[in-house]
Amino acid sequence: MPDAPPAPAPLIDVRGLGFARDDVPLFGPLDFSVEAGEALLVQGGNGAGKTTLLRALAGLLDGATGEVRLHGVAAAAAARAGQVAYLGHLPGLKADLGAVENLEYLCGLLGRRAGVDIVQALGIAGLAGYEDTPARNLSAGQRRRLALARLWLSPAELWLLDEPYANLDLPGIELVNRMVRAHLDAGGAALVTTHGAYAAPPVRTRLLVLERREDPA
Ligand SMILES: Nc1ncnc2c1ncn2[C@@H]1O[C@H](COP(=O)(O)OP(=O)(O)OP(=O)(O)O)[C@@H](O)[C@H]1O
Repeated sequence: MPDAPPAPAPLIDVRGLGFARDDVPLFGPLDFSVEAGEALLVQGGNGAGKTTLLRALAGLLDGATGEVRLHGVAAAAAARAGQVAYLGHLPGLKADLGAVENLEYLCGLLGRRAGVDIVQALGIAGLAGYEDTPARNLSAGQRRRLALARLWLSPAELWLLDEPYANLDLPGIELVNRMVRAHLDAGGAALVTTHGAYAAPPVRTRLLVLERREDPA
């Protein structure tokens, strides 16, 4: 009988990832992997390093040590920046541009998933009727929803979501969970940071706990 085909490489595989600021280790070395169809919940208190970890994975931070592989292929920080979708604390919007204009700008910069339309993505994010509203006139939750519309338009398989529920009402929280579930069902993967496990999306989830290293004297 022929051998069974080898298992596919994880979508992301991280070995020995560490980060230090002024020679003080913030986290790591960390080893973990996330498969297609899976979420990794990154849990930790304020200052534990969750944002820093996601920014390092997104290729937005210099100085991280260790190795990151995407689909089994070593991916340096610069290469990762174009292969992941990062949803951070700051939505990265241009205040004077309307919602559609912001999405057009970001899709031009970061690419766009085939078959998804900008107006449709705005509707999914609950922003129908706000197409021409400048980002500066959106509420914090509406700006987060606009960033979620951008996430939905992203072609990236790996989502890095930093506190995605911040500023969202209950329907917004459910929207995030529906989006994560659909993304994983389509073969994607996600890292989701949280202070607690209270709003974990109902998907196949593993847990990575970051402990705060030290408190200032
Ligand atoms: N730009 C920076 N320069 C210097 N130190 C920083 C910078 N950004 C973060 N830090 C420090 O790094 C540590 C980790 O911060 P990080 O934002 O990664 O934590 P976090 O787990 O995401 O916290 P929170 O839950 O409060 O958002 C904190 O002690 C913070 O003060």
